Amino acid sequence: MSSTVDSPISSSKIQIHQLDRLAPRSAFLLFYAGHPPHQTMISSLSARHIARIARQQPLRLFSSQDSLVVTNVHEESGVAVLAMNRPPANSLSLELNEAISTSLKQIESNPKIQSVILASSNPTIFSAGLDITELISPSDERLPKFWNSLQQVYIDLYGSRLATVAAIQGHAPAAGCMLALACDYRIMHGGHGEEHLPTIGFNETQLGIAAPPWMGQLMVRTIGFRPAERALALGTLFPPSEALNAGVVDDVITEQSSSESNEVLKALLPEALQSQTSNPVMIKAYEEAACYAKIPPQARVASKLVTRSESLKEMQMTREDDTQHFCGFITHEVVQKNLMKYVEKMKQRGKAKKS
Ligand SMILES: CC/C=C\C/C=C\CCC/C=C/CC(=O)SCCNC(=O)CCNC(=O)[C@H](O)C(C)(C)COP(=O)(O)OP(=O)(O)OC[C@H]1O[C@@H](n2cnc3c(N)ncnc32)[C@H](O)[C@@H]1OP(=O)(O)O
Repeated sequence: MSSTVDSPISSSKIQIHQLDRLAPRSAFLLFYAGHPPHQTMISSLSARHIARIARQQPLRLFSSQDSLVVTNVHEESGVAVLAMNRPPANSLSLELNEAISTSLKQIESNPKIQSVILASSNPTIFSAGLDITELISPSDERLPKFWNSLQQVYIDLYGSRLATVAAIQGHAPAAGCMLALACDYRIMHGGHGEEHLPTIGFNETQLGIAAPPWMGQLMVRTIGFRPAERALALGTLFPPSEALNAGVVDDVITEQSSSESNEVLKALLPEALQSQTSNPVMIKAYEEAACYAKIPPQARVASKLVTRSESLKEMQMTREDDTQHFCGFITHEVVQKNLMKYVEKMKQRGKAKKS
C-alpha cells in the first residue's frame, strides 16, 4: 500500500492525512485500504472535498516528488517505510520535521505495523541535519516553531511504539545523526571507495555552535561518556568503519547492490525508492525490522520504556527552556556570523563541485 496512489478509490476504508504544509505544494494524501471504517482518519480536508476527490477516477493524488516524506506499509510482515524526500540533502526544515512526525503517527495508528524503516530517497545523503537557512536571520515567530518541530521529531522517534531501524545510505551529520541515534537500530552503507565515504556524527562545533543537551546526551547514551565527550567537542564525523567501532551504528554494509531486486522490498518500498530494491542496506534494514516485528509488541515496548522513559520525561520537562536557549543562542551576533561563514563555504564547495 504505497502512499502514492494510482488506483480508483471505491472504498470508504481510507485514511487521509495532509502532511505537506508548504503553500505551493498539494496535499499529501495517504491511503490505507483494508481498515475498518471506524479507523478512518481525515484531517485538513472537508468531507465535500474528499467526496469530490473520490469521484475522480482514475486518480493520482499526488506525485511522490512533491512530498517531503514518502511512506508505505507492508502489513504481511508488519514493516513500514518512512523515507525523507526533500532534495537536495534532506536538510530538516520546519515542514520536513512536521511531515516526519505526522507520518510516523500515521504509521503507528495501523495496528498491523510493528516496525518502521527510516530511510532517504537520496542514495548518498540520509539527512544533512538542520536546514541551515532556517538558522540565518530567522523570524521571531518561525524560529521557536522550527525548534519545537525538531524536538517533536526526536520525541516521536525516540518514544515510538514501533521498532525503528535507520537505513543510513549516506551522510548523516548533526541532526541527521540525531534521527539515526533516536532509532532502535542503525545500518550504514560502507561507501563507495575511500574517496566517497559517508560520515555520521555531531559536527556542530565545527559550525561554531554546540549540540543541545538532549542531542549530546543521546550520543552519550549511545557510545558512552568519554568517547561522546571527545566526539562532541571535536565535532567528529565518523566514517562507516569508525562509526561501527565506536558504536555510533550497529552494522555497516560494504557489499554492492546485486542486479536482482528483492521481491519483498518491491512490495515494501514506496515508488520513490523502487531503485533501492536491490540495495544491501535496505535488505538488511528490512531483515532487522522484520525480526523486531516478530517480538511480542507489549514486551518489546515495555523494554524500550525501561531504557528511554527517563530521558523522554526529562526532555518534556526542559523543552521550553531548551527552545528559549536555542533561540537566544542562534540569534546571537557571533553565532550568526559563524553560520553565515559556514553557509558561504558550503555554497563555494557546491559551486566548485558543479564547475
Ligand atoms: C550548550 C549549547 C546549548 C544550546 C545550543 C542550542 C542549539 C544549537 C543548535 C545546534 C544544532 C544543530 C544541528 C544541525 O543539524 S546543524 C546542521 C549541520 N549540517 C551540516 O553541517 C551539513 C552541511 N552539509 C554537508 O556537509 C554536505 O552537504 C553533506 C556532507 C551533507 C553532503 O555533501 P555532498 O557533497 O553530497 O552535497 P553538497 O553539494 O554539499 O550539498 C548538496 C546541496 O545541499 C545543500 N545543503 C547541504 N547541507 C545543507 C544544510 N544542512 N542546510 C541547507 N542546505 C544544505 C548544499 O548547499 C547544496 O546545495 P546546492 O549547492 O546544490 O544548492
